[in-house]
Amino acid sequence: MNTTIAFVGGGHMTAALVGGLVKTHPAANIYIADRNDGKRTHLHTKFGVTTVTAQADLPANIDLLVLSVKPTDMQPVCEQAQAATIVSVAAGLRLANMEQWFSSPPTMLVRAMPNTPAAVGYGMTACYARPPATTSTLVNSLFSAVGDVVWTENESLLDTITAISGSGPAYIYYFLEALEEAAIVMGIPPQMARRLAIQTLRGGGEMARLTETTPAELRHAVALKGGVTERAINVMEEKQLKKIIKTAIQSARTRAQQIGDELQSKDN
Ligand SMILES: NC(=O)C1=CN([C@@H]2O[C@H](COP(=O)(O)OP(=O)(O)OC[C@H]3O[C@@H](n4cnc5c(N)ncnc54)[C@H](OP(=O)(O)O)[C@@H]3O)[C@@H](O)[C@H]2O)C=CC1
Ligand SMILES: O=C(O)[C@@H]1CCC=N1
Repeated sequence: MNTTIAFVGGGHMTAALVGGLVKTHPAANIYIADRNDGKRTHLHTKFGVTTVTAQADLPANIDLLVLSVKPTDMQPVCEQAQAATIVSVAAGLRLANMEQWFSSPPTMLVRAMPNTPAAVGYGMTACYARPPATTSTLVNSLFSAVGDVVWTENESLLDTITAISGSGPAYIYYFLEALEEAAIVMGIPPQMARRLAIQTLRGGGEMARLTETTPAELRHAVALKGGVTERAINVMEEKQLKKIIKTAIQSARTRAQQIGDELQSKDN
């Protein structure tokens, strides 16, 4: 991509996107506005991108503006935003809401839900565009440079997707913590415990991706009847771990919807 991209907000999500992006995109064409000195210094030192304190200091001729501040910080950012193509990565915030805040409305407005593994090129991003049912090649190339991209014509699905793949890395890390802690408690040295846990998760994910076999079939191929793994799965089933995970994800989805409702009611 030889386009000029600017980010407002230089936090976790921007750092992840930029970290993935600089592998293929010239750092000289990436600008980040963040109000924290420490974050600006970190981003500039680590990735070689240009950082500025205020949104108003971003160059005027950017091709793509990514708004990456907390949903509750979005209104003043939208009021100042100026670019033909604007992407919001804010959880819950609906485009109809944002549209009321622009003093200079973009030609193409996209709501995206990326995730932090974008930092290592394994991101997953879902996008919804206004006007509805359109897609943006520019936005698609941004997110496909850092992983996989899907487009939906149904904005409300983005709240569910937020709870699945937006939040999903945190669930994976939580499981990783549990695997590692179990190993350590049972006497495995910490460094080895981490290595066993990470490579197992990586291998399981990669195998699920590369084969036509369903996750349930892959599980049955490991959990042999009367064997070792079956004991662990039985405990998980007894404790209804799947149900707990589904309830947790529904609760995350509800929070995304609530954020959207709260920002909408503030506007009416
Ligand atoms: N973290 C994640 O895994 C994901 C996050 N998202 C979304 O991405 C967005 C950003 O999240 P994340 O990066 O985690 O949040 P962070 O809080 O880490 O980063 C936001 C940054 O923007 C700064 N900021 C806010 N307003 C302005 C402004 N007007 N001008 C300059 N800087 C500003 C904040 O400063 P200060 O700290 O002083 O407020 C902060 O440094 C959120 O809307 C979130 O919903 C989406 C997918 C995944
Ligand atoms: O937890 C959050 O609000 C953000 C959105 C998805 C992942 N992190």
